[in-house]
Amino acid sequence: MPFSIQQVTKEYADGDSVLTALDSVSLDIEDGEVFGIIGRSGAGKSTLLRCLNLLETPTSGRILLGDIELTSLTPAELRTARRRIGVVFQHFNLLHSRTVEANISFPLEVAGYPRNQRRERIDELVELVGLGHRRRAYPSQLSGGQKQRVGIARALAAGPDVLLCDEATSALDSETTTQILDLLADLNRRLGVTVVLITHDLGVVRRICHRAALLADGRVADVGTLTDLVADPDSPLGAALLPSGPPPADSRGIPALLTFVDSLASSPVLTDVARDLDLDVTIRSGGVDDIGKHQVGRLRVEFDSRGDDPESSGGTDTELRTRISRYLTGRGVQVSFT
Ligand SMILES: Nc1ncnc2c1ncn2[C@@H]1O[C@H](COP(=O)(O)OP(=O)(O)OP(=O)(O)O)[C@@H](O)[C@H]1O
Repeated sequence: MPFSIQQVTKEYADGDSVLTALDSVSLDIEDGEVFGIIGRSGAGKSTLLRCLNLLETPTSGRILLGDIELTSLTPAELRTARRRIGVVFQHFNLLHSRTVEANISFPLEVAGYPRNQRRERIDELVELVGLGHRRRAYPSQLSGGQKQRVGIARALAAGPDVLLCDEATSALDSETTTQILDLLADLNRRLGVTVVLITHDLGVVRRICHRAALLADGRVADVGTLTDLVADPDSPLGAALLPSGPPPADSRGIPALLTFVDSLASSPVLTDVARDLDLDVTIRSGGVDDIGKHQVGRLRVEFDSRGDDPESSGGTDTELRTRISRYLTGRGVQVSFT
């Protein structure tokens, strides 16, 4: 189910002044996608999460889950609508006196599931998160990763349309983080549930998100598919996802930032441009990585005319830049001269 955040502003009283935690945030999260919301501490992530499940009421703006405008519901309607949004917490928030299956049962009891249907649903959920063998264990007997699996099963219990994950892997080591992220990606594929991940960790976004937004000072500073972000030389989130390093201080030739999706995987573009335009190409920094099914890259390079005389080697710097730009753009590589 699509999740639409429309010009959401949240203000808090701060002594005599007003603190704007969210400033007209608009995001359209599509049905069935894994969407990451990333930002530094204080950017407004937790505030946005609390607004998304209406634990806090935005000062202004609308939040729609499919056709339902959450921001206009009565408290009773909201309680029902909230079942469509499962929340996975950083610190798991399990009931310590209950076993794994009793923890998963809890939201079903609250939602008024009949006892005989509950059993079947719990069986399904423990298998789904790979905890069939630990169903009678208590939280204190589980590892962090297992606790989070319970948290995920509990969030999924009532069959939500959206799974909101609040720093869901921040308390886990890197190997367990990978396993939990892979589980979330798998659940997204198998159940079609829309996943929204709130995180400060770029690794989380790189591993499973289809699209992501950068939140900075309560505003959306950048948003897009991961491949579009990385291929955009002006994207701050793209630069953070795949750092290219600063421009070199000691550049001899024409420095440029190349960004691309798949273009270098299918053909030797850099060799071709060097040969066809009679240039030396030096890679100074940057990287190539796999994001989703794509090979994406950001490289800082220098182009040098092979001839000493610019006129004999194909014209002035400006003309050469134009030729390089035309050549590479035609091969699907974005070029910006820095
Ligand atoms: N209940 C509140 N009352 C007053 N100010 C608040 C409240 N909640 C958040 N803020 C302020 O709103 C801004 C955004 O905070 P928020 O907790 O949403 O950021 P965050 O990105 O989640 O940070 P972190 O990653 O550290 O949790 C901060 O300046 C914070 O001090």
